[in-house]
Amino acid sequence: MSHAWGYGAHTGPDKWADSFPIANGPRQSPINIVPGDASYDPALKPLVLKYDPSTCLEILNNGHSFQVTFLDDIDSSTLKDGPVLFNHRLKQFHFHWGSSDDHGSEHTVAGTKYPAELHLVHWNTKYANFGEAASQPDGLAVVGVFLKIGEENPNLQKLIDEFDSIKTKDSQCSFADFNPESLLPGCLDYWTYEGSLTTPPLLESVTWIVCKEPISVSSEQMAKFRSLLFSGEGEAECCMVDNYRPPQPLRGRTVRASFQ
Ligand SMILES: CC[C@H](C)CCC(=O)Nc1ccc(S(N)(=O)=O)cc1
Ligand SMILES: [Zn+2]
Repeated sequence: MSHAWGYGAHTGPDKWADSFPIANGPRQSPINIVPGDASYDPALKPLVLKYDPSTCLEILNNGHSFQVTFLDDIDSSTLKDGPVLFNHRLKQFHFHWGSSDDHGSEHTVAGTKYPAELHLVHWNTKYANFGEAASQPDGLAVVGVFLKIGEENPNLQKLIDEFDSIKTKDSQCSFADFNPESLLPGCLDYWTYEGSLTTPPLLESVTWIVCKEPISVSSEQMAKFRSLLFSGEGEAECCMVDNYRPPQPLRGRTVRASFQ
């Protein structure tokens, strides 16, 4: 298969190893998190997330998900502490979701699937840039937040309101003054483990930080996520749904908890 990967029958997660053999590597993501097997680590610090809405640049459909990208040339939107030893800068955030409300997250918790999962992608500023960092074992830190069906989420609505402009693959529009902090749960208790990107190139460079507490999304809002398209303008329409990789083997890794 060329590097044209996707989530369909012929291009999906079960085929990725053909072009990306690291798909069968020792620290792949996502995983099923088993709270009872996680070890509480009192040395884990609270997460320190400081985001500057003015660094928000644009919202785009990259054919795999929709993504909001940030200016990362200075330390204005950062992740510090938590399980990481160095300062990290926010590069982008995006989501993964299902074709119905009963599945769609990448990580699962004791087998429980959530309808969607938010990923806030940060890179370690001990490296020159995102691309460099992405090739290092301690180069990236991704904060995962589960979405759970409930009250309409006015902060998610600000993203959904842009969907008409980014319906098809490779469409984008400018998007300013959005604070990703508004998408974080009230409690920042987390599980953490050493893993990978969950899409090709599946690089094993991610310190995963998965929040225990979900944020809310309404069923109607989830339906709007599913109105986005994997396909490009003028192509046969293919709804953007089920853009998640299923849990991967733990391979002896330890999952630590920041809470008891
Ligand atoms: C060097 C180029 C870079 C690897 C390719 C662009 C990129 O950013 N990929 C990416 C980012 C985050 C995730 S996830 N879903 O958060 O694990 C998956 C893939
Ligand atoms: Zn992701």
